[in-house]
Amino acid sequence: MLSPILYTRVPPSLKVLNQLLLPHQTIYDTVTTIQQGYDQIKQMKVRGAPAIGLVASLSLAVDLQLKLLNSTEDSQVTTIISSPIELKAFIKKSLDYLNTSRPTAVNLSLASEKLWKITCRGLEESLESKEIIERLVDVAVEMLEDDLEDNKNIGKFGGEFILGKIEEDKGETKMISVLTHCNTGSLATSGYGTALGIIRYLHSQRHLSHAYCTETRPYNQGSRLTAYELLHDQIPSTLICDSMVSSLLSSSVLPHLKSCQVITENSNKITAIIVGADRIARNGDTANKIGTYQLAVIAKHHDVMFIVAASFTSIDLTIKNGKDIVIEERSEDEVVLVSGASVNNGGGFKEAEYESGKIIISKVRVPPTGVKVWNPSFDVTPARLITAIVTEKGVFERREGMNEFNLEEFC
Ligand SMILES: CSC[C@@H](O)[C@@H](O)C(=O)COP(=O)(O)O
Repeated sequence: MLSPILYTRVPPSLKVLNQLLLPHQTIYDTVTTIQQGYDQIKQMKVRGAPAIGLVASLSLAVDLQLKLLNSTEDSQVTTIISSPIELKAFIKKSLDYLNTSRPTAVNLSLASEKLWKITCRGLEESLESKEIIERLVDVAVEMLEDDLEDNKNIGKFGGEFILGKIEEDKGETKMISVLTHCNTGSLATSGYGTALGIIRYLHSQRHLSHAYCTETRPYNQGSRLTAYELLHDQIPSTLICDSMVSSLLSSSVLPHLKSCQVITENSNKITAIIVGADRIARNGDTANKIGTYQLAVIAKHHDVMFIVAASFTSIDLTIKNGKDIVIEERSEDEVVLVSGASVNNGGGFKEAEYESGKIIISKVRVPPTGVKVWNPSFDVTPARLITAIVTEKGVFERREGMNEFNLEEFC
């Protein structure tokens, strides 16, 4: 499994996989300050709702740990470290700043709320700065470890739920095909993944015939990251463009089965579309990567299950419905420029050069300059199009005939 975040407590060290270079280069950036943590998130070197919350927390942790170690060398740092009041003010400023890096995912604000509460409690208990920092580090590390555990549970609950909904294949093992969008795998989390965690589980239990992933324009998290993760982990998969989903769902023979002699009924249809979530409102409306909503509409038309997989904390009970979710709009560059790798030989792509790392990652412009562009990074899928929301606490299935979930009753 790929690891997007490498953290060690002693000596304090945080390394973040630069996802902008994937799948062509595997380079970890060292993060020692809050500013660097912010930049990693803002520039989408790390992305995915859980991963950005974790990098924000760990960048604060490592920044404070290093301040503690170097407190005698810099007078400003000495002030922060020697006075818990100054430390509190510094943490407040840092968390507010980190929070502005990406607004839609709830994970970031939740993580910072948690760290803020620990800080305030530390002051109430008259702890020294060193002790407050130790507690913050404990919490940041705990979040990293819990996320992995939660993802494994999401994978199991979601996988079993889907399998439980389908008929036996005349005594054969159930083999199913699914489709996913964006990247919700190890790269978007501390490891394993949410929606991709379900796919991983199905594969590990030998119930996965095939996983299809969409390119996920404009930023291609599907073709750059999910396709790479699935290949890396040897999960049978095929990449399609976002515009091919309806054709896939109405195919008489799914592409991966075209040369097969024996085709079972379950493997030859898309049983479920499985996606992640950045924020889920109280009624189940779900903000996720742009394009998710249209997949849900297509799923409904084809009578395919539409599953949302996310950690329980992605449910934001303070938000009544999707209308209140702030949707991040990003630079038009993400739409007009396409990023990819080439080799500097003026000709084709030579595998040897590629493998030796002699590649250039560059961007090319597709549409004419001057064209108007709109780039919302997320959309909101109405609850009525969602079959079930899977979290580490279990599966919330939308009741027959109901247009909404009442997620409050599970909390
Ligand atoms: C497990 S991650 C769920 C979502 O965060 C994911 O599907 C997604 O939308 C990621 O978006 P990104 O803009 O790449 O951060």
